[in-house]
Amino acid sequence: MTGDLAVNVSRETSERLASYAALLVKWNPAINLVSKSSLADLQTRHFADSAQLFALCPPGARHWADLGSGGGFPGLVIAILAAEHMPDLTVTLVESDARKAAFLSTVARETGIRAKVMAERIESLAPLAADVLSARALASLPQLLAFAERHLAPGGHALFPKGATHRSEVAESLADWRFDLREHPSKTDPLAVILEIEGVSRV
Ligand SMILES: C[S@@+](CC[C@H](N)C(=O)[O-])C[C@H]1O[C@@H](n2cnc3c(N)ncnc32)[C@H](O)[C@@H]1O
Repeated sequence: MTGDLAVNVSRETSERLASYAALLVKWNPAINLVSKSSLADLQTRHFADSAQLFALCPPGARHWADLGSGGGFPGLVIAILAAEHMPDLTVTLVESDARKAAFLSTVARETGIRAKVMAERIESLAPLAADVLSARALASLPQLLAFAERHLAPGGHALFPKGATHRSEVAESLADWRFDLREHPSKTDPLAVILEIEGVSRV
């Protein structure tokens, strides 16, 4: 599992990603980690889509937090890539569904990577002080900005993959929030972008 990941990976990392994919396929019928239709295209729809965020990690980041990790996208892919490329990066995965959180812990254990799984609701967490905050398919941008305000360390970056609605979500957010925005085109979906956001504050 090395094609189109936007990052060069060693054989060990490739084997970890393959083990993760095998566990996902095994657990998916019981706990619906990803849509059944996307299983046929796991590599692009989930692995490459997640790995492109790792390429945007600011150098020197120490703590990456992924909110609403579900089956581990992007957070678990980030943790596996970090084990090879950024071994000092701590990765926290927040997932309130206990069965999905158990899956995340199982993959971390079986692949031998470090990831801190928090089986809690985001709203009940103490501030995470993350250098990088990610969330895919979790909430609208105004809600994500509220999470970013609470959980990013000063100077931290949020990376939010968004689909075709991103322009209207940004416009809606500007009523209540100030932030610096860079838009990165998605490498896996021509209609999608990754919103890189810094300096979040309320209007
Ligand atoms: C649509 S899924 C997306 C999962 C994954 N990020 C992905 O893109 O494949 C959203 C996930 O967020 C979790 N979630 C939703 N609201 C949450 C909350 N308030 N706190 C923690 N997890 C939450 C859900 O249990 C679900 O697994």
